[in-house]
Amino acid sequence: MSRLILASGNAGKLKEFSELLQPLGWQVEAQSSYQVEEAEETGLTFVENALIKARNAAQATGLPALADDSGIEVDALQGAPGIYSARFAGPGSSDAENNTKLLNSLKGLPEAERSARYWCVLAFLRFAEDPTPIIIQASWEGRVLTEPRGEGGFGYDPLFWLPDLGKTAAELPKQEKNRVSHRGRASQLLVEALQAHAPK
Ligand SMILES: O=c1nc[nH]c2c1ncn2[C@H]1C[C@H](O)[C@@H](COP(=O)(O)OP(=O)(O)OP(=O)(O)O)O1
Ligand SMILES: [Mg+2]
Repeated sequence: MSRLILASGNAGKLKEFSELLQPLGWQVEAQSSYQVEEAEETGLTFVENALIKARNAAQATGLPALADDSGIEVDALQGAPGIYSARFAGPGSSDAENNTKLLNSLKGLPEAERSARYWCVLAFLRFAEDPTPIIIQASWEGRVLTEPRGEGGFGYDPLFWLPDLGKTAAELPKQEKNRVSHRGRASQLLVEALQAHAPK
């Protein structure tokens, strides 16, 4: 069975990927199982950061690696926190601290001006120096609520309102989030790309 290292230390992502990558039928393992040290995210784009993380894990393990760099882009904040979503409230900040900072940054803004989207960029490398990485980018449109709702998901999900569904991402059953989210759609495209590139 093919093995794949997930180059992420985020428990919420790892949980979602364990379901999303099932169609591959591969043995998927977190980089923490191989004592891979977390890479520094020095890129200026999601793509660069995803490549840095995947390359770091492929280098350390000698195995194919997949990284996810993701975040929330808020229009009223000119795209912030974007690639800095995980460190919005400072280095090592918690989801709760980041959510509080986001709410404070948008205080008093009417609903119509609270548009936002999640981005997910996946980078898949067959080996550390793979010259043809598979890169997938997908987004998910929503709005930032004025107070948290729901217990599911992770990160900014309790604040991420989906007008068409009448729910926050944290109120969606996990199968439904996986079907429609930025990560869900990126993963579906990745699975297709990997299947298309499989040796004949
Ligand atoms: O579906 C999502 N639902 C809620 N929040 C989300 C989602 N997807 C990304 N996010 C937020 C979490 C974090 O604040 C940032 C990702 O930052 P990002 O650097 O890619 O991940 P991370 O540092 O948590 O783990 P790692 O780099 O080891 O994969 O965007
Ligand atoms: Mg990170």
